[in-house]
Amino acid sequence: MSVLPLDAADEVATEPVPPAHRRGVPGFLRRPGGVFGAAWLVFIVVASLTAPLWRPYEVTEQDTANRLALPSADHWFGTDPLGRDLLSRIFTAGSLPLLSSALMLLVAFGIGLPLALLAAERGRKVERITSRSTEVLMALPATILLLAVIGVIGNKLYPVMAILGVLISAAVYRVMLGVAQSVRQRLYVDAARVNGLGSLRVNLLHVLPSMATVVAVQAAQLFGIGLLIVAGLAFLGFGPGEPDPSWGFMIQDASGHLFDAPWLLVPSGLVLALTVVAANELADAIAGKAKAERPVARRRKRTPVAPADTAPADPGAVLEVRDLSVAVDDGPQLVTGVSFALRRGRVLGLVGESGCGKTMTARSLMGLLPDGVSVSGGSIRWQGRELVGLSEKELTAVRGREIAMISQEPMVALDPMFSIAYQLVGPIRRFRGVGRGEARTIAAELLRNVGIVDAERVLKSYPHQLSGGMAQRVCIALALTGQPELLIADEPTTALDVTVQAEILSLLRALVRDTGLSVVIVSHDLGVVADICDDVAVMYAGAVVESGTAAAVLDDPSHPYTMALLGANPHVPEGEPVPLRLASIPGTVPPPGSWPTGCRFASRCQFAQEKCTAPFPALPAHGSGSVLCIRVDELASAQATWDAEPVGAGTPADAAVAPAPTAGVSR
Ligand SMILES: Nc1ncnc2c1ncn2[C@@H]1O[C@H](COP(=O)(O)OP(=O)(O)OP(=O)(O)O)[C@@H](O)[C@H]1O
Repeated sequence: MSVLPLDAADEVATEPVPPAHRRGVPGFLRRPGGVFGAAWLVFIVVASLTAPLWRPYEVTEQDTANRLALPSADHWFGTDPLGRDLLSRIFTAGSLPLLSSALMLLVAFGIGLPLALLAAERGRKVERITSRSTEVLMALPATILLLAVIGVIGNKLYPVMAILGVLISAAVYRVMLGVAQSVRQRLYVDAARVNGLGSLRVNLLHVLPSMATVVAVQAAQLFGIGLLIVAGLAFLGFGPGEPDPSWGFMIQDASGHLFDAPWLLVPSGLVLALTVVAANELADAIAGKAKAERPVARRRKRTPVAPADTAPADPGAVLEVRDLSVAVDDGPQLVTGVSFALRRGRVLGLVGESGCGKTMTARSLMGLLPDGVSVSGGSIRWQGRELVGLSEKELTAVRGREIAMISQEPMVALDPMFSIAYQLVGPIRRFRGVGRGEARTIAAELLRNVGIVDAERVLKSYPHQLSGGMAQRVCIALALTGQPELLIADEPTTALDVTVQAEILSLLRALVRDTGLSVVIVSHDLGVVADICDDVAVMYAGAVVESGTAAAVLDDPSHPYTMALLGANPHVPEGEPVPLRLASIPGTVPPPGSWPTGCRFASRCQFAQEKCTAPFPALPAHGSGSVLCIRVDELASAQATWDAEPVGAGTPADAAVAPAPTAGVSR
């Protein structure tokens, strides 16, 4: 395979700031609040758990000569009304609120988090069930329930806090569900699924790490709340009984001496307050360091439909799509009657204006449609096998190994949490069954194959350290890890600058030439299509209006929409005169659900007649391809061309530059 030289613009960015987790210091520790919160919590936990080893006095030991004493060398925090050492009692008492709050968190997240992940993954049906169940939990009066439990089991704070954890899990679930749903819509989660990862591993490796910040913030806040609840229960007399120490009871004891010994309230109150504030400061610091949310792409899911009964029309085709329809569940059709075929080693371009259904068509090939959108009819035959109706598990076996995908936003398609090596080695090991060392060698080779000269350095890089072009090369390498035979490229060059675009296109061409890969490329750019495609399917308002070889469609367009698109294309072939004015297409693409009867392009078409708005008859094939226009033969015989719309019609300047009238067909 040829190695393409890198443009300077495509080099690894020179001034990357490695993410905090790489430098060994978590980002929240760069904030004073984070440092204080973490330091105090570590201190209080360690000091409380080890108190029996270092405390100067036993918790019941009384210094009767020194009751209600102020701090001194003997008693650093002073003494209580019975002359007991406050320092020893406060730190000994710490383990109960700290551990029972931790238990509450464990239970709350242990239930809420997996439920949220499950609901986010399984879609609306499961989500409805889990959400309704958690709503029941949320409706229970927590305080009354806790007091009732204490009435039954006594002042046992560990089980009480565990039950509180169950109640709080409903709130945890609700927060985590929103986050999990949003994370699952990110392109790198799709990329992981495309790379054949099962749902458990997608959750563990990609969804959970991206939720870590929110989990940490929530946990820190709930921990502080848990401490206050334990202290409050002990204050009310539902904690450990005398002589065992507890923060809540010590505060209650001190409140009886507010006037004769006000100091008594300070040590226990301060330690409790500092611990709660530390938990909240830590939460704020973690939340503050969280990066701005990345753009959200759409989630994909397929509702199985019965596959159409089809026999291959083109025996040489590796991919044959026939009469494909995609629709919003209980909503409008987004794509209807789409048919095309693709042979091995050829590139098919899906082209059209924004909103014509190109992406929906391409994504349906991999079963990666957005949530709530599904294939509603037709057939997708891949190497003779029907893909429509396959289960998620069966599709997982196809994705990555047979059909892979690259998207238009390479930066979003790579997981920012992991190095390039990590992101390549995992799929390589899974797809090719090799060890870590060999997988790394293959990863470097793949990077070199996609034109990355300095593969070792890129392997060690993180996505934010790569330029857009470099990231797209990595995405292409990632797509090749499973040695697929079909690559779906959704606007692969849209996010790149022109020079890098050309490099990525020539890379794709080289891959097709050298490996026999077939490619479906989605683009609104006719220049890209002309550059790389062998075959073209022009889409308008959810339907293919013209298809055929790129040469036939682009050099001699038959459908008025194709003519209009070409007339509006700013690319001018070499040697041809630059037109005085680009043709424009009046109006906009009608949205799904508002498609007119008959020809969907009629209202914008220069050649439309009344008959164009009548329901379509079945149209015969036109040459080697197809044209969805009932006037196609008339237009061809009249050698019709799409006229440029006069700009500011009627002005002298326009009149001066107006092109000579072109041959047209009377309306
Ligand atoms: N999740 C969704 N739910 C409902 N409708 C959707 C959804 N996603 C896209 N659509 C609609 O489906 C139609 C086709 O969208 P699609 O993304 O396939 O168009 P496209 O031709 O690829 O355009 P673009 O280049 O802008 O992505 C559009 O009208 C769009 O608004």
